[in-house]
Amino acid sequence: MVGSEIRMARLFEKGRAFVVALDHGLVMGPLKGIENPIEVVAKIAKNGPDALQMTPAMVKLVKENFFSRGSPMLIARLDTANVWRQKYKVYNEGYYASIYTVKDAINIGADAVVTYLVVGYGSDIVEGYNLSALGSLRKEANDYGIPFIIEPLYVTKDNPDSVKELDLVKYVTRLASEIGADILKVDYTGSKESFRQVVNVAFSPILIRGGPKTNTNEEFLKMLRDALEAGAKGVTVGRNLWQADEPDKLAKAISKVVHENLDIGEALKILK
Ligand SMILES: O=C(CO)COP(=O)(O)O
Repeated sequence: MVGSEIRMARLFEKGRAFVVALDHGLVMGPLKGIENPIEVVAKIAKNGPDALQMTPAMVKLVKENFFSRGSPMLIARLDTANVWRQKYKVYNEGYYASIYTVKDAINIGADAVVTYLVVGYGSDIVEGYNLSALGSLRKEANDYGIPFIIEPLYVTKDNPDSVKELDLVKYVTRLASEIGADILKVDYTGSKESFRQVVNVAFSPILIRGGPKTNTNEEFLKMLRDALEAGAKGVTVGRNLWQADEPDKLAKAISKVVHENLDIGEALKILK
C-alpha cells in the first residue's frame, strides 16, 4: 500500500485537491463542452487542476498533457451506468457495468481510479452487481497500490441527477466508506451544517461533485467555499467548469479558492 500512500500524498500535496472531470461521455454522451477532448483539455490542463479525470480511451487522445513533470495527475474512470440518459428519453431499469480494470488504468499511467456506486435506481440485482464489482476493483486497486475513489449516488427515476437529501447522502457515503474507498466523491447537501454531518460519517477525504451547470459562476464558487468550510477536501468539477464561458480563467479561480481560501469577490475578479 506504499504506492497508494505516495499517490494520495501527491494528490493532496497542498492539503486539498482540485480535480477536473471529463469522463461524462461514458455515461451521458458528448455533452456541450467536451465534444472535442483535445480542445477542452488544452484550455484547462495548465490552469491549476491537480488532476484530470477521464476514461483510459480519452487519455490516448490527450496524452501529451501528461508528459511533463509539472503535469496534472491522472484519474481513470473504470465504469458506467445508464441512469443519466434522460436527455435521450430512454428510461429503462438501469444497469451498472464495469468497463476497465485497474490494470488498464495503470497501463495508461493513472495515479488513481474512480468508480460509481449507484444506489436506488435499478433492480436489487444491479445494485448487488455494482457492490460486488466495487469489491473486486477495490482489491485490485489495493494490490496495485493505487488510490480507489468511489462516487456514491442515490438516484431515482424522478431525480436521475442524484438525490441530495441529507440522510440518503450520509447513507451512501458510509456505504462507500465501508467498501474501502480511499477518497469519496459526494454531492453537496446544500448547507454547511448538513454537510458537516456527511463529513463526520465518512472514513476518507471527500471531494464534492460539481453537479449540473449552475446559473452563475458565483453560485458554483459559493457552493465550493461552503463545502470546504464544512470539511470537504476539494472538488471534482466537470460541467460547471467546461460549460462556463471562460474555462481557463474559471479553473484559475477554482484553484485559488481550493488552495488559498480565496473569497468569492476576489475569485470573481479573476474572471473579469
Ligand atoms: O466527477 C464528476 C463526473 O464524473 C463530476 O462532474 P460534474 O461536475 O459535471 O457533476
